[in-house]
Amino acid sequence: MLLSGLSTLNYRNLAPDTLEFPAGVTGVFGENGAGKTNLLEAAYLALTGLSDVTRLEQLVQSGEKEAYVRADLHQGGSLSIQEVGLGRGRRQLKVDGVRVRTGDLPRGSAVWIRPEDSELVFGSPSGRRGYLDALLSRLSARYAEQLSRYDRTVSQRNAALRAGEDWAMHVWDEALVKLGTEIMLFRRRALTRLDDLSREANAALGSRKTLRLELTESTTPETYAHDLAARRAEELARGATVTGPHRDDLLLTLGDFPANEYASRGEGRTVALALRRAELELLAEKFGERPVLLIDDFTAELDPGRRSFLLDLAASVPQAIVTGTERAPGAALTLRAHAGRFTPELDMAEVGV
Ligand SMILES: Nc1ncnc2c1ncn2[C@@H]1O[C@H](COP(=O)(O)OP(=O)(O)OP(=O)(O)O)[C@@H](O)[C@H]1O
Repeated sequence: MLLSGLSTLNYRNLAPDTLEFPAGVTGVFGENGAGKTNLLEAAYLALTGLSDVTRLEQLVQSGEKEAYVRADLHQGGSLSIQEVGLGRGRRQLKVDGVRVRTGDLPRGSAVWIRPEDSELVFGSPSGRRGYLDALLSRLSARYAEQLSRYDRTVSQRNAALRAGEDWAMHVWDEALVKLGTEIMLFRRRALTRLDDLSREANAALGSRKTLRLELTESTTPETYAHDLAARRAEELARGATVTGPHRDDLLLTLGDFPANEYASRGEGRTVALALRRAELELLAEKFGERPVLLIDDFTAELDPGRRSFLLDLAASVPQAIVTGTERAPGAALTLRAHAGRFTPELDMAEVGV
């Protein structure tokens, strides 16, 4: 995949502009607050339609009502124009001028690596579940659909529990078991490959401890209906569904211990990078093309092994955009970021200085 152009209008602190990106590595460097992360965030949004902000308004430049990003994406030998319009609480997506839904955008188009990925290891189970669900939703439109149906069913069932509607529970349970079982089975299948790829990546990062990925499940496909019935009284008392894949965790074991409790900060960072590389490999396997790689702040990576892993990874894909407070070595294009603007820097060797 290649992102040949990115246009932004009223996006966070970015000045309205259209940037062209070559194949290979584009390095974006500049001072803190220059807009480097915002550029990658805009690229990720335009490529995938995805954003993890809690309110879409955050993406709109303060003082403005609407924002717009556009990606010119080359995949499978053809060019498509992907546009995202953002307004108060809504996002509108178009591909080649036609309105589409998020799931209709190419699902393997980008992977974004950020310093805050360590939260995947040390943060809450919901963050790890979010990583898994986001990845599986990109691998399978069916998974995305069933997951959102399942989440809606949990909310509706919770409302019925709070209203004490014991008589209606068998209807909700039936829907929940059907959707939840499909989700659990899909997760189990995908985890086998994700586990292999993450372990390989963790070893490639120089870790001497073996990484293992497992699901900790609050129930199983075989026992779901029974487990729901067994906890009915407790769920009615709490007014919440406590059994099902929305309560599962992705257990990361490093060596003999859970990484979230025992890993050092550096080991945790290595595990997070391994998870992202596994994501990249899985998407490439599924869609037959390597995603555009967005690496935010490679200079935050102080460990030389992890830093060169990041730069090698950037060099291994058809295209990567790598930000930092220093220039990324070996870049095909270097952009200097300042106050939301990005200016090409001449290669001093090329101009004979
Ligand atoms: N909606 C918005 N409107 C205007 N400015 C915004 C908006 N959202 C964020 N900003 C500003 O964008 C600026 C740039 O942020 P960004 O995170 O992209 O910087 P950065 O270059 O990645 O910096 P660092 O090197 O510290 O990570 C911040 O100063 C922030 O206040």
